[in-house]
Amino acid sequence: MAQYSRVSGTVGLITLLNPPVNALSAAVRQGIVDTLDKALSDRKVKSVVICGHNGKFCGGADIREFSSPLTGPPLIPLIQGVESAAKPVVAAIDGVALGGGLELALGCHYRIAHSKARLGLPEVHLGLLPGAGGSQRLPRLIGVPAALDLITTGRHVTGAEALQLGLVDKVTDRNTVDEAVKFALSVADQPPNSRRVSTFPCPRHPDLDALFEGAMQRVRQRARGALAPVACVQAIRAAATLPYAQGMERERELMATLFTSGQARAQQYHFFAQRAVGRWSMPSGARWDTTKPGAVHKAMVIGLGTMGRGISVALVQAGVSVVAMETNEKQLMEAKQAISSMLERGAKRRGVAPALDKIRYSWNMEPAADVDLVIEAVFEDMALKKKLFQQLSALCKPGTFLCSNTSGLDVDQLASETRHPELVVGMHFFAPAHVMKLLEVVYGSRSSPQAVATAMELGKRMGKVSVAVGNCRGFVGNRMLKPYLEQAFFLLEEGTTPEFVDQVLEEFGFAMGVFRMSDLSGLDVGWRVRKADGLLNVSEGHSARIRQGCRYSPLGDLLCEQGRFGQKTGRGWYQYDKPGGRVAKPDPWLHGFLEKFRTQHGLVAHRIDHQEVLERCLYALMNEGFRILEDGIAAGPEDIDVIYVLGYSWPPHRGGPMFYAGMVGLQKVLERLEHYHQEHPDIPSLKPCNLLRKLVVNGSPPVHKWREFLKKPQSQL
Ligand SMILES: CC/C=C\C=C\CC(=O)SCCNC(=O)CCNC(=O)[C@H](O)C(C)(C)COP(=O)(O)OP(=O)(O)OC[C@H]1O[C@@H](n2cnc3c(N)ncnc32)[C@H](O)[C@@H]1OP(=O)(O)O
Repeated sequence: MAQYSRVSGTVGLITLLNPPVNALSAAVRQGIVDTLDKALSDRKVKSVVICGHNGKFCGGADIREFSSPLTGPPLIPLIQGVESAAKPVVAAIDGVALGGGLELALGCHYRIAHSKARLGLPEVHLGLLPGAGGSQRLPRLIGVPAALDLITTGRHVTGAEALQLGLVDKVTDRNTVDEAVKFALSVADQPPNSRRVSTFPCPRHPDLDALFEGAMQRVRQRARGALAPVACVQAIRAAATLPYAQGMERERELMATLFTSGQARAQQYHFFAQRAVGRWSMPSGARWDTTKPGAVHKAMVIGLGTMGRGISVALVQAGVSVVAMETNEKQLMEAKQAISSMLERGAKRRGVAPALDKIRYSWNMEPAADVDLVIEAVFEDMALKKKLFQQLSALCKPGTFLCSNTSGLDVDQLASETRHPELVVGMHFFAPAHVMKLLEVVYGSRSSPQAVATAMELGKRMGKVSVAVGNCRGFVGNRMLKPYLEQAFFLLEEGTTPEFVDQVLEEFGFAMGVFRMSDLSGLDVGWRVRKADGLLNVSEGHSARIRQGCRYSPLGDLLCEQGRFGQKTGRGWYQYDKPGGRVAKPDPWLHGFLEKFRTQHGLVAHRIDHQEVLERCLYALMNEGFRILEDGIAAGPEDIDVIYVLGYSWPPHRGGPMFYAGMVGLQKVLERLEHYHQEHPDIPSLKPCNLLRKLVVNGSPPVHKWREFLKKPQSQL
């Protein structure tokens, strides 16, 4: 709804009211129509201010209403009504003006914003475009290049940046509504005819063709296969080349296509999934809303390799005092330099001073006695980590939370080395840790709810989306990665090439195919883990392609034995112009090596098509996801999907692997897995999991109903 009052004698004040972000629900839109009518027909009212309740202008269309038929007044004519009002209308922008909220403000004749308000058209992240005139008004107001940037990236700008762009008329650090009312009084006698953005000509640009070509190339590269960014560019092109009415018609057509596309549904699912994972629960019944996190003012980070450095930066930027520790003095100095410059760069980007005084460095563990939380980020070696946890347990003050950044080792084993296992949790960051949005918070069988709440809350303070998951080998993300990688290796053995597998996966929407990604992260990482797991030993009398009773591909190990560790050595699944080179080129040596391998093992290469690559890689990964749900390691499909989109570059317009399984159809996923398992009975990861069968037997319910079919995980406390 919207509230109405008359203030300062002659200003009609309309307040949007729909907590928490005053989204434009049917009731709010009706409220605007009614109150605007009141203001325009009241002869005492000379100008109008539109603001939002509780310091938030408007978070845009109410996304919750997207899945049901439209009720209430549509937004386009509503904004048209605001713009064509005969009395000046001023938007008072506090907090946020996003999506439809900013489009409403663009329909107003003046915009006054708080300097810290956030403005943007983020529809592209929901698989849409600014479809209430935003794609037509914004370029007219701020020019085509700036509009292309804002609309195709969906980025928010502050009030201060908005002023520079010409998006708002004035910024203030005082009470925005008071300032807007004063402003409305000052323009009360000025007819708003010249202030209607839809009547502005689009600012000229010397080479529109080149501008749009470049923009199209960029969006296609950034989000392969995503429809929305492409449609955004097309809509802005219409604004730049057509009269307003025709541009609006083009915007409407493009929006209609997007709105009914599966991609928009997937991205909206992802939006709500990111928020749903914050409402975590544990098998004990402990929950997010009944558990108080511990206070973390001071933290220690142990091990200052790439991960430890990123974690230290993320903590400092979240306002936590950090002691960063590394035993090797030379490495400590290098880390100090790297961390300082990361903090300086970050501060420059955010327009603040770098908080260099929030971090100090140590080459010994003594400062651990005085911190609230420790994050260990040393080498992925269980013996080393166990020793560290023993030492920490003896050194730290009572109640200090002990966290490990392990990417897959057993959190229970680490906890068992301490006097207070309830204080131990995994905090699995993703590289680079100060940039990547995902944090897996891993609870062991003895982790206390408070330890989980503390790690979840700390993740949030660092700007991360934290997902609570149970303890198992690889947790959620890396556990699912294993069958995916395995299929890719098997496909090479059976006849395909790294280039073809990568091409298929990149066309699907991954930023990088599996082999390019392995080359980037280093082939030796997995090799070391397989070595520690005893997988490199061939049993007497057995084929090298069988290990621990299952089919195994030694291809990765053989490359490592040749010193081919990926980009860092200049050779891996691809060749690079030099060690550390970035541009992957097909390597004839590798193709010869694959042929030799096949001959040695009596394998006859056969033609593997696009469908088989995609299905075997992705369905094996999804199948493991169903197993994870069955085991209670993830509480729901949303947790898995958020982990994959934010941590493993799963394309957001495909929702996440579990959502995608639903899009493909669970019946089809089951049938194809059965087919591939029949062809390869020695690959257990292709055997359809019971939960998948159960869902299919129950009519393949939509993803939001899957939780009803999950066994309640047993309490381990
Ligand atoms: C013809 C077609 C016409 C018009 C089309 C218009 C297109 C649009 O306007 S699409 C919507 C565009 N807006 C957005 O994308 C903004 C989305 N929201 C956000 O980015 C953030 O929520 C935020 C507004 C910046 C606030 O962030 P934060 O303070 O971190 O809180 P959150 O936890 O994210 O959100 C709190 C709570 O609000 C719900 N919510 C937020 N925005 C919307 C929305 N637009 N519609 C419905 N609900 C919204 C969010 O889900 C949270 O709910 P919980 O139940 O508490 O999880």
